[in-house]
Amino acid sequence: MDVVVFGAGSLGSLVGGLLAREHDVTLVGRAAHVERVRASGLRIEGEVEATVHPAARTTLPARADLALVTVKSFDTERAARALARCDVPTVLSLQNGLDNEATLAAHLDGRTVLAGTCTYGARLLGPGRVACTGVGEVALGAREGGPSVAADRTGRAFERAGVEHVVAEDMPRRVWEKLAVNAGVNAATALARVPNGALSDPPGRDVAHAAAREVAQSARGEGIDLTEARAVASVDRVVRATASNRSSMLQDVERGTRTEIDAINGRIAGPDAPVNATLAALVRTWEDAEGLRES
Ligand SMILES: NC(=O)C1=CN([C@@H]2O[C@H](COP(=O)(O)OP(=O)(O)OC[C@H]3O[C@@H](n4cnc5c(N)ncnc54)[C@H](OP(=O)(O)O)[C@@H]3O)[C@@H](O)[C@H]2O)C=CC1
Ligand SMILES: CC(C)(CO)C(=O)C(=O)O
Repeated sequence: MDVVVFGAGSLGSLVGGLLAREHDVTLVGRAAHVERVRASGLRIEGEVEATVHPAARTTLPARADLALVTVKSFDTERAARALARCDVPTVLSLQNGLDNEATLAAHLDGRTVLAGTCTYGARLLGPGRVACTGVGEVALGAREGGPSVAADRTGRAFERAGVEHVVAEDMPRRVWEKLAVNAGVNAATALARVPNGALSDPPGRDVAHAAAREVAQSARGEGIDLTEARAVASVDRVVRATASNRSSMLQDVERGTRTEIDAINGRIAGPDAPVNATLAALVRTWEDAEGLRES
């Protein structure tokens, strides 16, 4: 299969690199990374060790069988516009946050846009080098739920490359459940400057639980079967499993780069979700002060 990865940063380089063990993969990323991958391949380190030789470019190729979207959520619209000019029948988002698939679908008439969630951990170490910080699983399927021929075909491609995955018929619920975890963990850890494990006990745990409960309430308002108990249990499970991790939002804040707050807490912030509204307002205040938000 010809696979193009749009946004070859941490996650795109890892998943693209794993797929390159079996498929013809093209990584689309920034110049320094692209040049190094072209010159000496992509080194995967950590929980998976491999050196692979995908193609690499700074712009999309003319065609592919499958596109993975792994830009940050604030770049999804730009990715969608670029993908509209690429002849690719199936597009799979592995991003966190809500609405990435809808944004892609709005620009990609006639293509199949699949929803995905990913619990692999990835960190770009430098040009040509990516760390697998945790072997997880990709869940993928129809963005509106139910069966999907394109999802089955994509699942078989992941299978052949040895990427842990599940083809799921309940992607809307899974995307919301992942949102509950990110809403509970990311902003709280970024604002308090603590690793995920600091949310195991009060008062951090209370904030994380309250944010996750609001996500579950909002999900049910949109017809998604996600209970508050399940959302809270997911937060606790991830906090335990990733206790020493610094969340992606904390890493963004420490690096001084824009966060995905709009697609996570910001997506449900409102009078019925005051905890998420507060978390979103504080992170946006920091982004404004740092001049990171577009006008
Ligand atoms: N990292 C992880 O372990 C996980 C990440 N995710 C999700 O996956 C998504 C990606 O995360 P992550 O990989 O960490 O983010 P990164 O910022 O590391 O990767 C995104 C990459 O895409 C690049 N990019 C953006 N626009 C373009 C463009 N037009 N052309 C070429 N390259 C472009 C960015 O470059 P630049 O920065 O210069 O704009 C960056 O290198 C997020 O939604 C995240 O929440 C989900 C699960 C795990
Ligand atoms: C699961 C979690 C919270 C792990 O840190 C994550 O997805 C993130 O940091 O963005």
